[in-house]
Amino acid sequence: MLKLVKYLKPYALMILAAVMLLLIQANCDLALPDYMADIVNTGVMSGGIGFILKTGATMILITLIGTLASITVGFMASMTAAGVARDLRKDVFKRVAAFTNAEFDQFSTASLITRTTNDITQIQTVLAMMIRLIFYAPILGFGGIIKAINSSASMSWIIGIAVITLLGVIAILFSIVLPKFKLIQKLVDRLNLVTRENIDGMLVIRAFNTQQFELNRFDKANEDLTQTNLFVNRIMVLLMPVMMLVMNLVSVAIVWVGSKHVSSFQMNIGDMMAYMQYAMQIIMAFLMMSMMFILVPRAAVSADRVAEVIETMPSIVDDPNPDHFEADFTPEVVFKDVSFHYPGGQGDVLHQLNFTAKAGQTTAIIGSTGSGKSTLVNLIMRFYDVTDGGIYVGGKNIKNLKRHMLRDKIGYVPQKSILFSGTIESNLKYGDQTADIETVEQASRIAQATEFIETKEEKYASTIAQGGTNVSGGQKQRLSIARALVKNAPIYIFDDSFSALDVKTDQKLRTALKKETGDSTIILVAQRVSTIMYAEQILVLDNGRIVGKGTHESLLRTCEVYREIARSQLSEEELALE
Ligand SMILES: Nc1ncnc2c1ncn2[C@@H]1O[C@H](COP(=O)(O)OP(=O)(O)OP(=O)(O)O)[C@@H](O)[C@H]1O
Repeated sequence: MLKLVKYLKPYALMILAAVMLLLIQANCDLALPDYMADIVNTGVMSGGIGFILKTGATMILITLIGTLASITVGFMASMTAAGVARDLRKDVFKRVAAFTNAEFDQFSTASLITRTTNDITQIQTVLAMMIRLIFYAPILGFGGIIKAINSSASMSWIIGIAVITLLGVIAILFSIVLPKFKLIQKLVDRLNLVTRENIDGMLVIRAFNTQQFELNRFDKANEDLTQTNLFVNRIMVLLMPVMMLVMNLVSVAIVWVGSKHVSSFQMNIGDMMAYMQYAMQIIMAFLMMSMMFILVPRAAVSADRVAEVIETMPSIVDDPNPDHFEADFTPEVVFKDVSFHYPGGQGDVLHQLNFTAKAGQTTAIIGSTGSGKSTLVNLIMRFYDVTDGGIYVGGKNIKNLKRHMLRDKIGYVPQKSILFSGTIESNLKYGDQTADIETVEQASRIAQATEFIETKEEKYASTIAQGGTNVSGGQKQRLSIARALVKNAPIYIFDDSFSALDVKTDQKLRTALKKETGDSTIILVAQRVSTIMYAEQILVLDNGRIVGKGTHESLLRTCEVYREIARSQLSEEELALE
């Protein structure tokens, strides 16, 4: 919680002004019983209506000042809390945007969403309340005690017993409720996770008829959260009747003891009434303080969860003195003894890789599922850093380059095509907002996307729904390929990006690509031999090792793994032709 105190700094002046106003409000509240005592003791007893009216008017004025102060403080507290929440959200978002895949693996997406929304809202609510109570309650409580002792020290034991009783009750409730706060946030995470999975996987759920199973799973998460919330609220609800009971008992005790003092002329009636009000103020103050002690730990749980995100440094940070690409940069990609294991993973998934992807050539990577193809290309993007060896682009070790600078040189098409809500044009211009329509059209032509874009009524202005759900898998792939081509980058990485294309389109696309990309380095991951057989260099990956390197023809002769793959996909005639 303390880690987030720095977020209050920009609002220090506002908080100071609020504290001043709270002092005024507390003093106004503490002054009123004195005036009331005066009205009773002096005004009522002596029948001086003028005195009563004058004192009454003063009381109204004091009340107005107190109310005004209270409203202004409320306004300032809300502004400060909303501002802190906004700053926190911004910082969490900025940090999450800087996370590498390793940190995303560490926090679940659902938890990151809860932390950015629900947890920050908790902090905001409690902060607004704290600003209003943290100074007001102690001033009111201790001011009330001093005033009460001054007015009648002999009745202090009544207030003492009341405060001790209240604190005791609050301490018991507090110890029961506190452990549940952490649990509640975890249950919110769980509910988010189940909801997300259900919405994302709705088609699979329907296809497998598992609606009831998912409903039960959701119900369980929902019910767990409801029960825990109910438990906490039931306990907290006890506080009010206990407080009312204590207050009423205190009133009775004061009247009981006070009336004896009044009848023995040790105390005025007005003083007894003022004493009663002080007692109420003291009890209220202690109650407010206790509420804070209950709410603060709840916000502290949320604050810790938010701070955890903000304080998690991305595992990949740019070199403060980065290297730069030469002006006559050759877009060659070189792997030197590269090994890699996932953070927390068991053992290397890539072993001692050595190869050069030359400029103007296509380097294709083929291998069974899980052999490490995506991992290999993700290392070039620096989504993860190599654990051993080095990757060189244009002669520079990519660890010494700024990631922004490196990625600027790469047109990347991920294995899973992701489009953003907007239009076809906004998606294609995603990597280069300044691209003109000719470039966009040219890229679409190479990616074989023109055909379906042209059939659409609004062509490039056609809407793309969230997640690209209103285009087919193959169309989505073609659009992501075109998006990468619009960047006009010296290096292209296609991670299994042709898998949803039919063989004919796949071939047309590769031919156009070869013609248009000229001197660019192309790194192409594929499952289909027909997609890669014309590549200048083919790497055969098996269990994270390069077991074959060469052209299609040479590999057919020398590499058993490649021969197996080719045999399983090509006809005898096609193989014999080679
Ligand atoms: N985030 C991760 N954390 C831990 N291990 C991972 C992670 N991602 C992948 N792996 C493991 O690394 C190995 C290589 O995975 P990778 O995705 O690179 O294979 P691939 O050859 O691209 O497979 P496919 O053809 O199915 O896409 C696999 O054994 C996989 O289980």
